[in-house]
Amino acid sequence: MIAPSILAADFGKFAAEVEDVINAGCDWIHIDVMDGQFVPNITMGPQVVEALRSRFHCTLDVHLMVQKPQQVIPDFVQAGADVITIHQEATPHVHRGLEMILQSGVKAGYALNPATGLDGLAYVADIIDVLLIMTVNPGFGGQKLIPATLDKIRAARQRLVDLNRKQVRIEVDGGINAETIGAVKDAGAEIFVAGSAIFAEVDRKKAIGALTTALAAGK
Ligand SMILES: O=C(CO)[C@H](O)[C@H](O)COP(=O)(O)O
Repeated sequence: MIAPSILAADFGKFAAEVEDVINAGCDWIHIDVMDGQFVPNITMGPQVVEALRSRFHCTLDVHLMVQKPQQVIPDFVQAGADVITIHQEATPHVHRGLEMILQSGVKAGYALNPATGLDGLAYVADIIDVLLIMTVNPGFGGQKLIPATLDKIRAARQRLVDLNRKQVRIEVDGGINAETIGAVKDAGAEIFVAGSAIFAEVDRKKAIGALTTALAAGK
C-alpha cells in the first residue's frame, strides 16, 4: 500500500494534487499534522481533513505530530479521519490517547521516532491497528531514510508475531523512494508513506508505478 504524503503536494492546488494521486491508483492519503512544538514545523489542522473528507472517499490517514494529542483527537475524529496516529514521545498517556481513538470508531496508530525503542509496544499492541515506524526524524519531507530503522522494522514485525498481533500493519514514513522501498518491505513494512518521491515528479502515475515496481522487486 503506497500512501502519498500530501505534505509534499503543491498547497496552491491542493485538491487537484490529491485527486491526481487518487486517479493514479492510491486509496490511502497520509496527512501530516505538525504543531510547531513536537516538531519545528507547522502544517495543517482538522479543517483540511474535513475538506478532503467532503470531496474524497479514500482512507484519510492522519499523523499527529503534536504535543498532548488527546486535546485534538476529537477534532480529527469529527473531521472524518479514518486512521489517527499519535506518538509515544508526545504524551505520557499514549495508551489513553490510543483508547480514545479506538473508542471513537477510528483506527488507532502508534508512532515511534527513529531513536525510540519498541519497549512500549507490548502494552499497546492489543489496541492498535497500525504501528508507524518513522524512518526519518519527523518534521520535514525530503530527508534520507535512517538505515538503523530497518532493524527496528524487523524487530517490530517479530515482536508483533510474538504478541500474537501480526494483524497490526507496520507503516513507514520518511525517505521512502524507489531505492529504499524494497528494503523496508523486506524488513516487514506494509504501508509506505511517500511524499517527495511522488509529488516532486510531474507524472504521478509514473512515480507511483516506479515505487510499485521497486516494491515487487524487493531490495
Ligand atoms: O512525516 C513526515 C515528515 O515528518 C513526512 O510524511 C515524510 O517525511 C514524507 O516525506 P518524504 O517522503 O519526502 O520523506
